[in-house]
Amino acid sequence: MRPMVLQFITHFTDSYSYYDSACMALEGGCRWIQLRMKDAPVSEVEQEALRLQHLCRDYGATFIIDDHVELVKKIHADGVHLGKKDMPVAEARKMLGKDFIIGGTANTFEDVKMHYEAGADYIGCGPFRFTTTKKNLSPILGLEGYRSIVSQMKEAGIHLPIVAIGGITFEDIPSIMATGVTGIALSGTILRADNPIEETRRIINIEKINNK
Ligand SMILES: Cc1ncc(COP(=O)(O)OP(=O)(O)O)c(N)n1
Ligand SMILES: Cc1ncsc1CCOP(=O)(O)O
Ligand SMILES: [Mg+2]
Repeated sequence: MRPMVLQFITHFTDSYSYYDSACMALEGGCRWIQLRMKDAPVSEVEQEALRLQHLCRDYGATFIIDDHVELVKKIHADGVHLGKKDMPVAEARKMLGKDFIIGGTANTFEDVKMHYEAGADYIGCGPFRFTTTKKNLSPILGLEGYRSIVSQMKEAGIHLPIVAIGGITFEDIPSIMATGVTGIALSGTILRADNPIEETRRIINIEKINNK
């Protein structure tokens, strides 16, 4: 699995389609794209996924899909992201085998441990703060939440990439990275920027500094 500094999560807005949103993140240098189309029929997700998969291949980017394990297997996407209400990670691992990436959502250390034991490859950990991009948010973690989860992981000897998510903006990134997480997953802050391509570049550059 390539190191994940920034994962972009697609979002449909008044200005941009799912595809446009991913194009801009890729053009700005992001090399991890997650197709997230809540409430769309799987046939629509498949159409969009096939287009994005080609685009990600052109950019040499990792391409994962939110929720749809069978679709990931069918089209050979790079992986899937699964939350608490989705297929359990262990079941997805049985279906997909070891060559696909499986991410799991965590809000607590116990969630991290469960996904680790079930064979997840990385954790999407959040929300950092309130966001309108996702409904039914879990409790807000803030910086202290990440510090606590990272420290409990160290104590337990659990080594798994942790990607912080939820309401994160450019200004938040240095302090979030300083808690010991591996990377950041973003949607809204890139899409709300005047120039999402430039905003992605700006973010990639601070993350590089923080990862030296
Ligand atoms: C990187 C990353 N982290 C968390 C999530 C949230 O997944 P989930 O809990 O399944 O919620 P939905 O995205 O399905 O609404 C994610 N998608 N990506
Ligand atoms: C999918 C997801 N899971 C927790 S918060 C979130 C949305 C993140 O998007 P944004 O960066 O717009 O808050
Ligand atoms: Mg989900």
